[in-house]
Amino acid sequence: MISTRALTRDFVVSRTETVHAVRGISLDVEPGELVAVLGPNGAGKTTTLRMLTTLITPTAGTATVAGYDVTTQPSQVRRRIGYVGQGNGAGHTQRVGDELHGQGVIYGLDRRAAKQRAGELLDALELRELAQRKVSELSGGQRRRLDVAMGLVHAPSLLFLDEPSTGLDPQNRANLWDHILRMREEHAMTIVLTTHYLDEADTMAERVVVVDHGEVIADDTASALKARLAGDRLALTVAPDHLSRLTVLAEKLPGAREVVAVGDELSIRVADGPAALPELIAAAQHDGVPIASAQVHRPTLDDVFLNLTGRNLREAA
Ligand SMILES: Nc1ncnc2c1ncn2[C@@H]1O[C@H](COP(=O)(O)OP(=O)(O)OP(=O)(O)O)[C@@H](O)[C@H]1O
Repeated sequence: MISTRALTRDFVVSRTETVHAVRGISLDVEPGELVAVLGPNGAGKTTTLRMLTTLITPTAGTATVAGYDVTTQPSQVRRRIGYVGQGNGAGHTQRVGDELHGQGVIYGLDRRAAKQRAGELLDALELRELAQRKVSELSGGQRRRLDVAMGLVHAPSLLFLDEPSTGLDPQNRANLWDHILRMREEHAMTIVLTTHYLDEADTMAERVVVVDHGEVIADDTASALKARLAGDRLALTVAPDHLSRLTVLAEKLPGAREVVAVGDELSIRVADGPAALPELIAAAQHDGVPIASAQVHRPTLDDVFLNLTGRNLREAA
């Protein structure tokens, strides 16, 4: 559905300054995938999306989207994709229903078809009761649902969402996600989105692409990234006189790293916590080391990001 090779975009800001916003990104997205692109502010996420949606041209490299080249066949690309950008700024005096209808006409639907499509989307995104409201009067969550509806008017097979839930409260975020996932299911859509919410990427996306300084620094499922880059942490407590024996046993666990004792707690980094913990407990029992408590801490994408970049995503943002 998407294939980029060494996609690059520079911005010449002045005679002496060029910003290398995107530095040679190669990425493939299969039909039906839901891919989250993560990264701190300024990482190059929006610039990448803007190239894929033909809003700006690449400085170098290639990209095909929905089977067409973004540079030489931009109108073919545009017909097949939906793009929901970051907030749409100034208030609108148009009414919600008219706005959707107008968008359908812009996309070449005749008036009747545009009316029907607007009606379907008003229902699908629970905007029906707001159809007569002015766009400028909508709340943040309602406005975002309208943005998504606008991106879906021409029933695209590929939808790009740039930070769809930024600024929404948790309830509105969850509600917007319900709508996006349902639309995806009903229309077998491929979705590429950017987000700052790591938990959102973790639970919603099948694949996470981490971008930093204009480059892809990781690309995998969230669980694989967590297992590979962060791993689980085991935390066991024992009586102080057994701590050194438990440390020796922990160090023998396959793949054990960062075996650290703090007070009466021993912390061990392992790839697969739920598998390693029973193994360690069995070894401890065999050696007569009584375990007082044991826990597996699963890593978050925050840990992954920290591991990859040495920075916390929120700090970096
Ligand atoms: N039109 C432009 N002119 C000059 N520099 C730009 C332009 N657009 C983006 N940049 C720069 O390119 C870099 C990447 O910006 P981009 O908006 O792609 O980042 P981002 O990862 O989407 O960040 P955010 O999370 O804040 O949206 C930044 O340094 C930004 O200042």
